[in-house]
Amino acid sequence: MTQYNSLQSYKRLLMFIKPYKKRLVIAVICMAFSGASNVVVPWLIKDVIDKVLANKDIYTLNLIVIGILILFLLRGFFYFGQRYLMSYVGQKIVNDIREKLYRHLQVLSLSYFDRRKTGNIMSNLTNDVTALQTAIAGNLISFVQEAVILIGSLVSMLFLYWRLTLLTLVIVPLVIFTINFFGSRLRLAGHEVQGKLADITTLLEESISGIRIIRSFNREDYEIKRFLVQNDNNFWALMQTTKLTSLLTPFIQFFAAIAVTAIIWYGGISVINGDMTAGALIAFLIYAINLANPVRRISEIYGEIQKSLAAADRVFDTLDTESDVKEKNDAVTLPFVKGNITFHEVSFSYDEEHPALTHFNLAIKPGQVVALVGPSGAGKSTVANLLPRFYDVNSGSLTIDGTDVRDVTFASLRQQIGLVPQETLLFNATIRENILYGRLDASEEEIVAAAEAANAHEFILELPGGYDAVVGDRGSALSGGQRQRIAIARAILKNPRILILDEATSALDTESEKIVQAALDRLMEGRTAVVIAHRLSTVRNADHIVVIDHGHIVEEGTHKELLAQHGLYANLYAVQFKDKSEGRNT
Ligand SMILES: Nc1ncnc2c1ncn2[C@@H]1O[C@H](COP(=O)(O)OP(=O)(O)OP(=O)(O)O)[C@@H](O)[C@H]1O
Repeated sequence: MTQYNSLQSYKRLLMFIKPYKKRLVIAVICMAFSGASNVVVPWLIKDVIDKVLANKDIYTLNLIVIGILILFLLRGFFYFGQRYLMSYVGQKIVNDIREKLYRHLQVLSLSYFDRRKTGNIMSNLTNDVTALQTAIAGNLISFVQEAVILIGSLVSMLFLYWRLTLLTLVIVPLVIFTINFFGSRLRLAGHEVQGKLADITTLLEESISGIRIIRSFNREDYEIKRFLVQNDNNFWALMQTTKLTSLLTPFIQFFAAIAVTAIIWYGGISVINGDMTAGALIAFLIYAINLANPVRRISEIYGEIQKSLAAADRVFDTLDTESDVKEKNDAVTLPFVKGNITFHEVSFSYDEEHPALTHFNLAIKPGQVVALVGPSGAGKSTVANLLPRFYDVNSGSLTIDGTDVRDVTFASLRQQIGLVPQETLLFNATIRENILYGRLDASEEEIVAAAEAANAHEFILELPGGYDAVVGDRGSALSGGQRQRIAIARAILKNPRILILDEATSALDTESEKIVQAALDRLMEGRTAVVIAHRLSTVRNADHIVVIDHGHIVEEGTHKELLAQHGLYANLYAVQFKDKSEGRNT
């Protein structure tokens, strides 16, 4: 079992408090006052019994009664201040942590996302951060407040009768041992709960985004069963923490009862022997009962905090994950490039076991359209992934205009590379906002010009709302071809020197493909382009065709040259041509 260090995690959480120190200090002052008012009341009661009642002193009685009223009025004021300020600090810290986490996710390399399920990452930002909120915002307030009452009561008891206080304190080691015993178990149980919650979020994310597949395979019942298992797992993980917290409280209460019994017994004897006044014993008992409450609450809060620290561990794990692809400290800005791309002896694998590219050499001249073809899994997309540094080469080098891509800033590199993938992600926003994603400061004229060049202007005008039409979740309100044309308009607006078209037309039917291809041809004019395509008919006109198999270049040349070689390309072409003539356009 993993061991977690509570103190370290809490210290790390407390580091986030720094910017809010002032507010926290005021909040703690308010707490001290509000807690102190609790401690003063038994003293007043002692005086009522021992002085006022014994001496029949109405004047002091009136003073004490007015004093109690004023005390409670002040207490209300401080209570408000403390709750408001502590909540403010707590929520702010949680907000800051969430922001830090989100910023960190934006810089983590793609390999991080490859290794994790989307739902799991989402759960980190939602469920885990929410659990943290409970730890900091809710429990920290109560913890400090109860601690003030606890210490105040103890000090008063020492003043009242120190011997009796020491007797009461005998239970302290018992309480500490029990809290520790349950605490470590609660922390592990908390990890289990957060893990199961992440499983549910992952399953939800998968089943919502895959709803079409589920319906088409009639797998609703299967999915429900899968969900029920996860839901049940979560339930039992939660019950485990409930069992622990529910056991902890009776233990602590029993220890408190032992203390109160000891006070009544020893205190009773002391009053009978004349070592203590009756008022002092009553005040002492009120303190002891007062004390039991914070002890119980603190043990409860401790349990809660342990559970929340489990969530903190998960958040910190993510924050501590370093990106595999990092910008150098002395990275330079890649100047406006011509588009000379050179892969020199590049080897790369996603998982260190199965090489995706080995000793890959390729030189692309500015303005050239180079097509990458080959069987599925050959390594074509990998070539495209290395260019914008989604991943870094394991060995060899990749240069643009002679500069290694690892020596330049991400922004200046990616600014000059445009990517049109097979399935474009559109955001649930207007067409205009989606096109603007290519260059945020583009003018209306530039947006329209880009849409026109992408063969998208006409269909956009036909949509209700035109450029203000909302495209739906992931662009669901548009057809595949329309989505690709928006993606092309985006790329045109970005105006990159280098283009990567990764199967940009393979999800489209022939009719739609023609329109998109025309837009792509326009987009490629004057730029260096790397085109990945399964349909060889779409790459016939490329300046240079590179055939990749098992991470190596096996053939290269023009369409004609490759056909004449009667190799893999000629084979692939023959198979596709045969399929087409049989009416099975692949
Ligand atoms: N994110 C990833 N994590 C692990 N392995 C991967 C990842 N992406 C690709 N691979 C593996 O790397 C190899 C090359 O994949 P790549 O996607 O480059 O092939 P491809 O030629 O583009 O295939 P396709 O035409 O089917 O898209 C394959 O064996 C694939 O399984």
